[in-house]
Amino acid sequence: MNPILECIGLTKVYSSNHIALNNVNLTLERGQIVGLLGPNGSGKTTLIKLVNDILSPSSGSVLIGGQIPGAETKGIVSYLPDRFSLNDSWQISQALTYFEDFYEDFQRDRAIHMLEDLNIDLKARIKSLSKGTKEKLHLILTMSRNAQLYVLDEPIGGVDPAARDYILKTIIGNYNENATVLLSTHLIQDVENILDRVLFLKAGQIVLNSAVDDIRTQQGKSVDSLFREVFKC
Ligand SMILES: Nc1ncnc2c1ncn2[C@@H]1O[C@H](COP(=O)(O)OP(=O)(O)OP(=O)(O)O)[C@@H](O)[C@H]1O
Repeated sequence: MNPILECIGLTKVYSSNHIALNNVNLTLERGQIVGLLGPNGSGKTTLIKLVNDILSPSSGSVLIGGQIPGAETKGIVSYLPDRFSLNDSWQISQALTYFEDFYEDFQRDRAIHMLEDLNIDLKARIKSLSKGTKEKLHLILTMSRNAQLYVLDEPIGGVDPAARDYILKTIIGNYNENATVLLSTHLIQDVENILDRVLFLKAGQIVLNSAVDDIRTQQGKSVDSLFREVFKC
């Protein structure tokens, strides 16, 4: 099967002349959970926005299942942005209907099951939810699609440690074995047990692309310890 994601010489220069991504070459195969890790300003969100057609490359290209990001790829990529984008005045059930109307692969039953597990009331208005509960809702909506690629920008940043475990289990339990999850986070210790592979981004370049097992067996380190070494201030 063709790779789910390819970046070829991918470069993004913002209008301020800041080079946020510098000649990134990357191939991600299907069927894995990949951590996109790097310090503040290293280019994680820029890469994610390029994959989701929110930004255009300055040079180079991104291919998703062989296609340039656009209307077609939105049907196979489920994206959790770093900012909440649902209409605040909706009830949660309306958000479900919106997703159902918009995405053919949305599984309403799956979303309802997860919302019940977290005691989130379908009739609640989105504006009445705490920030963390809004994040849980958004992640549930994102993971309730049968996508080929899930792209999650900081999925657990705002939720309490107890809910993080549930959310990570939700991520593992809701993608099929041929799908890929690409997630960015600073909470490396919390996520490293679910990751198959990690990418370290430093100043817009990939400085490490490794299977997590290889880091443990060949370097005898956790991903968190290696990250602290590589990015020591
Ligand atoms: N719209 C923009 N215009 C100019 N520069 C930008 C813009 N967006 C991001 N940048 C710069 O590009 C670099 C990469 O930003 P990006 O948001 O991709 O980093 P990040 O790794 O996601 O950071 P964080 O971990 O803090 O979220 C930063 O130096 C940032 O200041």
